[in-house]
Amino acid sequence: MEGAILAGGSGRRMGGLAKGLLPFEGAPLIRTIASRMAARCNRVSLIVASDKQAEEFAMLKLPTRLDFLPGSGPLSALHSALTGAEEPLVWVSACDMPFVSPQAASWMAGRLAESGANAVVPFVHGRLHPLQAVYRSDCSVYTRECIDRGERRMMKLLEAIRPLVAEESELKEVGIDLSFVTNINTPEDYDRIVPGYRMG
Ligand SMILES: Nc1nc2c(ncn2[C@@H]2O[C@H](COP(=O)(O)OP(=O)(O)OP(=O)(O)O)[C@@H](O)[C@H]2O)c(=O)[nH]1
Repeated sequence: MEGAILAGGSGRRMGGLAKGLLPFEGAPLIRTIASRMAARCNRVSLIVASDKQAEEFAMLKLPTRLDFLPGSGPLSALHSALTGAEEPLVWVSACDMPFVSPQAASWMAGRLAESGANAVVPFVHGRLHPLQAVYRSDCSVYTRECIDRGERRMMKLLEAIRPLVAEESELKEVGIDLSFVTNINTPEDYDRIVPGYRMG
């Protein structure tokens, strides 16, 4: 399995800050996420929306690729992650999820292998989390189809992929901490996760 971190968002709700560079456990958040992913992945890449972002993240020294259609949202970033993959399975994560879990990813990859599904997407706290999920790299057929139709919505992509859904109860049963889908969107979210770190 390989890892892909989508890091090309604009972070508007965070005041335009690059969320992936927020300090977390003594390192930029993306570094913490990448080292956790490296526990299960032979390679972890970053997918960004512009050369400027690629430069901004260059000090992380991760293989970096551009979106298929730069800046047109996570679906085109996911397409780039899948087409650039060297392995049949891709663990995808947003860059703002501090508690990514190798245990959860392994479990999802195992379910994928057993079931023959195209992808495994967790359904936690009442919603699907397609940016913390495991996909077969050949799901690029579906991402491309959506892009060609001008479709940008991840939920429309999921309708086409028909992933196996990892239910909250199943995840809990195998002892997976549901915080692996927690993400940081606002200064308040960050402050909750890194107490005492007051944003401007
Ligand atoms: N490569 C790439 N990643 C993206 C793009 N849009 C969003 N992402 C990533 O997808 C994840 C979820 O993004 P959101 O939090 O919904 O959007 P955001 O742009 O980061 O933040 P807001 O502007 O506050 O909505 C984050 O890891 C983003 O960096 C894009 O166009 N390209």
